[in-house]
Amino acid sequence: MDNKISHVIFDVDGLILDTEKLYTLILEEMLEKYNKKFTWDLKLKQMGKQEQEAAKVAIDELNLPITVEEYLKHMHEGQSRLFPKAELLPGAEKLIRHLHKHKIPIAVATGSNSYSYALKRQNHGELFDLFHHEVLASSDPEVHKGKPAPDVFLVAAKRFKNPPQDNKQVLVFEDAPNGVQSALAAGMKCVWIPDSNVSKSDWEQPLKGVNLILNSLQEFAPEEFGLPPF
Ligand SMILES: O=c1[nH]cc([C@@H]2O[C@H](COP(=O)(O)O)[C@@H](O)[C@H]2O)c(=O)[nH]1
Ligand SMILES: [Mg+2]
Repeated sequence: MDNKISHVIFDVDGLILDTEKLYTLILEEMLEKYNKKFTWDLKLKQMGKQEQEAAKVAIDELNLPITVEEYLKHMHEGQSRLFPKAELLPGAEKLIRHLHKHKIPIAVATGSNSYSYALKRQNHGELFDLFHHEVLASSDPEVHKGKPAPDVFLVAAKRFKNPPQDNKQVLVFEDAPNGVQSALAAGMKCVWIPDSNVSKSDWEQPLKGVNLILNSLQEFAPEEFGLPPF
C-alpha cells in the first residue's frame, strides 16, 4: 500500500464531537410519545445520512404516524437544547491541531445541515476554524446524495486550495458504516472508529477495504500513513 497521505478529511458526529448520543436521546424522547423503541439497527441506517433521508428511514422502519417535516421539527427542538453542549471526543483536538500545525490540508465532510452544524460547533469555533473548509451534505447544493454515496467526500476533496492529485492520497476518519462506505467509494483511504455498540464482525464484509480500525482517535499514529509523527 502506498501510505503517503497528502490531505485529511474528518467526519464530525461520533468522530470529533460526541453528538451521536445526543441524536439518540432526542429520538428516544420522540419515540416514547408513539410507544416505539429505539434500536441500534435503525441508528446505523441513519448515521451519516442527509437529515431528510435519516428522517424517512426512521418513519418507515418504525411506522411513525408523522411527516418528515414533523420529525425534523422535533429533532431541531431537541438539538437546539442539547447540541450547544456537545463535547469533543478523546484524541480529536490533539490530532486536528497537530495536522494544522504541520500544514497538512484538513477539511470536514458531514451529513449535517447548516442549522444543526452551527449549534454543534458553537462552543468549539476556534478549533473548527482550523479546517480549510467544511462541507455539509444536507445543505450543500453540490452534494446530491448523502453518505454512503461518495459525493460529500468528492466535493470536500476538490475544495482544497491545492486539491489532491489522487484520492488515494486522502485519508478519511469516520465512525459510521455509511461514512466508511462513502469514503471508500470516493477512492480514499479510511480509518474507522466504530461506536462500541457496533459489532465489527457484522461489518467486516460490507466494509472490506477499510484501512484501519481503531477504538479511539487517541490510538492513531500519523506516521503509519506517511504523516508527521506526534
Ligand atoms: O442518530 C442519528 N445519527 C445521525 C443522523 C444523521 O447523520 C448525520 C451525521 O453524520 P456525520 O457523522 O456524517 O456527520 C446527522 O447530521 C444526521 O443527518 C441521524 O439522523 N440520526
Ligand atoms: Mg459520524
